[in-house]
Amino acid sequence: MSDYKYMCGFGSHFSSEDPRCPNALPVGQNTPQKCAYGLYAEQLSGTAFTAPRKENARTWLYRINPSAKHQPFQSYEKEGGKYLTHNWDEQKPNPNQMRWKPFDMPAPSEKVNFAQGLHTVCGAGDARCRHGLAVHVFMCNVSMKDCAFYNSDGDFLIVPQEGVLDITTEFGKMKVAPNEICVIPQGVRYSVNVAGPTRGYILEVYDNHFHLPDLGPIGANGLANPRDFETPVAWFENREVKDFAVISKYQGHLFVAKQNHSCFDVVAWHGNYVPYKYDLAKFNVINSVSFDHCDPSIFTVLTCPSSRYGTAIADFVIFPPRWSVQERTFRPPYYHRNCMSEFMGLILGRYEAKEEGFMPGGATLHSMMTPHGPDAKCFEGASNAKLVPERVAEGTQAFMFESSLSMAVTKWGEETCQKLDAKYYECWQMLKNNFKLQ
Ligand SMILES: O=C(O)Cc1cc(O)ccc1O
Ligand SMILES: [Fe+2]
Repeated sequence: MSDYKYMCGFGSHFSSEDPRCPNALPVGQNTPQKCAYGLYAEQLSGTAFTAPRKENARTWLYRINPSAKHQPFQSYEKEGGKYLTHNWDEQKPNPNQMRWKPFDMPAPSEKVNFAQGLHTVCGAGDARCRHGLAVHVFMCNVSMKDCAFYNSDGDFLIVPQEGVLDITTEFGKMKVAPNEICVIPQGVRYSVNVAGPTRGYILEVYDNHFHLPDLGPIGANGLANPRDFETPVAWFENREVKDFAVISKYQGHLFVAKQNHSCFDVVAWHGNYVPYKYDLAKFNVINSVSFDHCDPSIFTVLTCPSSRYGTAIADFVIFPPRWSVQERTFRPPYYHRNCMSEFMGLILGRYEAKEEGFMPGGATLHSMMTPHGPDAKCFEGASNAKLVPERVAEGTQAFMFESSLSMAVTKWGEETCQKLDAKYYECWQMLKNNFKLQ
C-alpha cells in the first residue's frame, strides 16, 4: 500500500497538488480569471452555503475539464442496480430476528463491477427529503473500466469484507482492505478496481455527514483519533475516452452519462469535503475495567447525527479485539430490546455473542424492540467462565450500523438473495429456565 500517499486528519482543511503540476492551486483566491495550467475551477459543496462554519464543508477542484461537460443522463438499470432500491414498501414489515448466511459472490462466469454489484438489504426514509439511511452489500469480481460512480443521495461508509478495494477518486487514490473502512461523501466520483471476488457492506446516510463522536468524560483523546483518518493526495489523468461513463445513484436509481474524457482529471484541490479511509486496528478501545458490560456506544467509530441531540441516524460501531477484565460480570453482550435498529456484519472471525451461524460476509438485523442477545451456548459458557483477564475477539472484527430509524427489509434481502436463515430463532430456544426460589 506504500505507493498510495495520504494526508492525515479528520475534518481538516487540506490542500493538495499533483507533483506534476506545482503551483496549480491559486494563491489567495479560489476563482482567478484564468487558472494555472488552463484548469477549470469547480466547487463541490457538501453542505448548504450558509451552514454554520463548524459544519460547513466544501472543496475547490482544479480540473482539466469541468464536470458539466457530459451527455444527458440515461437509465443504467439494464446494466446494473437491479437490486438497488429505496422502496421500503416492497415487503410487509417483518419484526423477526434476522440472520443472513454470507452473501454470494457473483458466479465466475458473470462479470460484475462495484456499481453493478450493489444490493440493498434494508433501510428507511427518503433521499428526496434528505432523511434516512440504507444498508447495502456489494459483491463484485471485476474492476470498473472507463467509468466512475457517484451517489447523489448521501454518503457511503464502505466496509470491505473480502478483497481489497483499489479506489481512484477525483481527489486521488486510496486502497482499502478488509479491517479498514472508507467514507465517500455525496457527489464524489470514484472508480473501484478489484483483484478478484470482492464483498463488503455499505452504510448510506441521507441526512448529514459522518462525524467523530463526542468524547465527554473520556477526554480529548481516544476511540478513533482524528490523526488516523487518511485522505488521498491529488492525482490526475488527462485521458480522452470515447465513452467514459459517469454513473449516478439519484433518488435511488442508477443513471449513466457518457463523456469523452476521464473524470479523474483533478490536478489540485483544497478544502474540507473529502473522501477518507480509516484502519480499524487503530481504534483506541475504551471499556469497563471494574464490572458490568458497557453499552456498545463505547465502540463508536463514526456517527451521523440526527437533529435530535445524542440520537443518531446511524452509528458505525465495531467490536474489536481487546482485553476483557470485568469482575463478577456476565461479560458478553447482554440480552437486549432496543428503540434503535441494529444491523450487524462480520468482517472476520466470530462474534462474541454467537457461537455459530453468524459468519464473515453474513449479517444480522435486530429491528426496533426485537429481543436478542447471546445464544444458549454463549450464555452457558460465560455464566460459568472463570473471570480472569482475557483477550476477547482476537483475530475478529464485527461491526454494527445502529440507527434510530425503523428499517424495512427489501425483497432482495428477504427473498431473492436466499440467504436468510429461517432457523436463527432456534439459537435462543435452548436457554433454560434456571429460576430457583431461594
Ligand atoms: O450484539 C448486539 O446486539 C449488539 C450489542 C453489543 C453489546 O456489546 C451490547 C448491546 C448490544 O446490542
Ligand atoms: Fe443489540
